[in-house]
Formats: sequence, C-alpha cells, structure tokens
Amino acid sequence: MNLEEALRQITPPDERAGQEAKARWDSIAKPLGSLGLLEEAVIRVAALTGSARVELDKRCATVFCADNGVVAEGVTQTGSEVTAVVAENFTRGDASVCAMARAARCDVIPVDIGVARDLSGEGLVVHKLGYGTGNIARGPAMTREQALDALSFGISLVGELKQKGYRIVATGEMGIGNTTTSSAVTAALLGLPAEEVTGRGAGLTSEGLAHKIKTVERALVVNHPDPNDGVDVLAKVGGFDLAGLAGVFLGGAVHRVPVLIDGFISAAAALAAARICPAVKKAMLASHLSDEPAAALALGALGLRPLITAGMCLGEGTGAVAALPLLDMALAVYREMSTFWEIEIDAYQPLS
Ligand SMILES: O=C(O)c1ccc[n+]([C@@H]2O[C@H](COP(=O)([O-])O)[C@@H](O)[C@H]2O)c1
Ligand SMILES: Cc1cc2nc[nH]c2cc1C
Repeated sequence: MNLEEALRQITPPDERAGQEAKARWDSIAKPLGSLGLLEEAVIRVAALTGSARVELDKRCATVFCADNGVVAEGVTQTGSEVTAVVAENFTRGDASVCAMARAARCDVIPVDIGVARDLSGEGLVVHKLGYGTGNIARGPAMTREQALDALSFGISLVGELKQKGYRIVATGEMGIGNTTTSSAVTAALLGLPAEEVTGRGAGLTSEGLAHKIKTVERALVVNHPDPNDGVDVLAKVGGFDLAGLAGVFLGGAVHRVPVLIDGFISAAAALAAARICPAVKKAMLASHLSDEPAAALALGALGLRPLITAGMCLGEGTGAVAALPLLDMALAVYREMSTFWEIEIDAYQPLS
C-alpha cells in the first residue's frame, strides 16, 4: 500500500468512547481530574481505539537503528561503529531499554533500517535501506523513494504488531549522529534557527556544540528542505531511523494503535509525521521530556505534554517504556476504584 492509500484510511477518533472514558474518570471517588495527564492518556486511547475498555497489556518498543553520514563532520562524541554494537546488544537483551522493558513487561523489537554494517541476532527485524545515510552537511540524507519506503515500512510494521496482539507501541532508536539530523528536521519544520534546536546529544563539549550548530545550519542551506512537505524534510535532512519512526506514528493512526513518543529523536519524527498528516497526532502520547533543549519545542508544536520530566536523554525508547508503568497505574484506578455513587458521597456534577 502506498502512503496516500494508507493515509486515506485514517478516520477521526471515536469521541463517544472518549466521552465514556471521561465519564468513568469523573465518577471515580477522587478529586475531579486529579490524575491529570494520566486521565487524559486513557481518554485519548479510548477515543483512538473506539472503546472505553482500555487494554494496554501486550506492549512493545520498536527500536529503529541506523547510521548517519553526518557523523563524518565530527558532530558526535563517539564513532558510528557504536550504533551496530548497541543494536546487536538489543537482540541479547543487554541494553538500558531492555532492562527497563523487562521491568515494564514490554517486548523490545530492534529494527535494522540502515546500520552501516550487517547485523545478526535473534528477533532482529531487517529492512535495510542502506548502509548509513548521506552526509546532510554535503547533500541529501536519502532519496525521496527511500523516505517513502521507510514510511510505508513503519506503517505496515504497526499493522503486523496489531495483528500479533500488541495494544500500544513505544518508539525508540539507536543511531550515532541522530540528534544532529533531528535538530535539522526540527529547525526545518518549525522554522527555527539551528542554535535554538541543537543540543549536546550523547555528550558534546561546548566547542563541539558550536560546531554542531554550524553543521545543522549548513545542512539547511545545502538541502533547502520544504517545510510544508514532511517527506522532503525527512529525505533531505533526516535519517532512516527518523523516517521509519515517522512511519510508525502514521501507522498508529492508520491501525488505531497508540504510539508513545520517546525523546528528542522520536519527537522530531513525530513532528515530521504530523506535517505529512496532521490527523496522526491523535494516535500519539508523549512519554517524557528529554533533556535535549528542542524536545520541549517539538512536543509543544504537537500540542502534547509529557507524563515524565526526569532529565533523561538516553534514547533507545527508555522514556517511552518508563511511561508504561504509569499508564498501568492509571488503568488500575480507572478499572478498580469505587465511584462516588458506590460509596454514597454526593458530588457536584462536573461542568463538562
Ligand atoms: O532520546 C533523546 O532525547 C536522546 C538525546 C540525546 C542522545 N540520545 C541517544 O544518543 C544517540 C545520539 O546522540 P548523538 O550525539 O550521537 O547525536 C542516539 O543513539 C540516541 O539514542 C537520545
Ligand atoms: C553506549 C551508547 C548507548 C546508547 N544508547 C543510545 N544512544 C547511545 C549512545 C552510546 C554511546
């Protein structure tokens, strides 16, 4: 299915199911709205899935791994070879996100969408669009066809996961250099100067940061991405990981599966997905506020507020997975708590 056909399948959320979930929250014997964003998240999932019986029991994190040509500009603290090493560690359960996912009863699905060498390992999904992207400071990251391929792949992956019974998908990524591409994508989509959207990534010095800002500026001048065309932005200054993740967000809306945004890289991908099709925002949930400075700008532009502010910036899907136990706790209250009526307390009817 091509992108346009997939996007035509997106229909508005079921407001009736959302209202039913809101009515359930409002009936629970506790101060109105007092679980804040947790209540909102359950209502959003109810509206997206068309049922106030919200189930998030079977969950996974899809971790998109890819290399980025822009690493050649010296914008990272470590070399590209780290991407492949960490990607293979995902298959052995030996990465931060794997440990957190075990605690959160979440499966980890590593995806090689463009790591610079061939990988092996159990459970690895391979959809390799290249051995790393082009260097965005010198030319485009990829062709438009490759970006469209990544988007279609992300959309169909969510469809397959839904068929396997997954009820929520956490996004994650691993790719040395992908904070540089995310900054370029965010600058292009939001029309912001490079210095406002560029941070230290996985640990740059102040000197390194100044050079990274110049590199993002150059990528924008060299490539002229069209801010009205999310596919163009991903192809010219994005990465295979970002484009695949944007596909996962689109897939969430197509297949009506909620998708958790992780940190800055996931948020930049979500922003691109929303530029391609604004309706997909309804399938997104923001998990945490990454310490990368532009994460707040990206989430703000999406109109989303994160559940967690913990100064995290690890990537891999760690923030998205960290939100799952919070959602479990929200659902425990939502399902198990007595109502005002049941414990015979008179409560004023809420205004809305
Ligand atoms: O999730 C985030 O907000 C985040 C912020 C900074 C760095 N990271 C991780 O660090 C890597 C990218 O950092 P860099 O400096 O190589 O661009 C990549 O593998 C990400 O998973 C992730
Ligand atoms: C070791 C390592 C693990 C990571 N996980 C996500 N980004 C990373 C960057 C490094 C350097």
